[in-house]
Amino acid sequence: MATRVKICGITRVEDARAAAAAGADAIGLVFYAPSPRAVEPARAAEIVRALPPFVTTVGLFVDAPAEQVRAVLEQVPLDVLQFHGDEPEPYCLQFGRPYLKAIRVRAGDDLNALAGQWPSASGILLDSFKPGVPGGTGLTFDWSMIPSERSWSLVLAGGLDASNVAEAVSRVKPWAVDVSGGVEAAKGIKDANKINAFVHEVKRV
Ligand SMILES: O=C(O)c1ccccc1NCC(=O)[C@H](O)[C@H](O)COP(=O)(O)O
Repeated sequence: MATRVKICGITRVEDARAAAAAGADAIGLVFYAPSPRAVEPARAAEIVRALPPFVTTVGLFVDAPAEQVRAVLEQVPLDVLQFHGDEPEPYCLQFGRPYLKAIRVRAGDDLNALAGQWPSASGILLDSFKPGVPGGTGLTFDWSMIPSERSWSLVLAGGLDASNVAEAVSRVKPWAVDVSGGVEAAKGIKDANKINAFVHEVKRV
């Protein structure tokens, strides 16, 4: 089964096009103002319009007021929402869109039990826990904590890059992998060569 690839934290049209050209399946747009990868809705709409067909667009929010999510959805044609904070299932469901729920993994977590709190999610994104940092940490976590028997679709994130993603895919067998810092030249600025290398490593496993 081919592992899907999401390139997260896109802030520029050229980076979105580079991700699509490399064979990425999805791009992520961060609607969380404190992030160095945050984009304004108008810019996000421009990025989405510049994409070729069949690339999924994912909008990322962190404990945003529901009105803010709705306002973004009115301006930006997003396919999927990604909730990276403490959003409970009823909050995630209210927008009528497929969604990913991010869980930041801590030592001792029972990941099947945690994932079970969002049975309506299209996928569960597992990311590294760093106090005070909701995402984009650039840190890996202990992949041995991930159960091999899962009833949910796993999106693996956290500190992935071209040097470790093949090992991650063969060990964990996620539905998809998600990367941000590992394909950047600087925060929010992607490097097309790193994107190409990352996608190549995923697809060769
Ligand atoms: O990228 C951010 O700045 C960010 C801020 C707040 C919540 C989530 C954020 N990013 C999410 C992602 O880019 C990825 O889903 C994931 O965290 C992987 O990031 P990285 O470890 O840099 O590959």
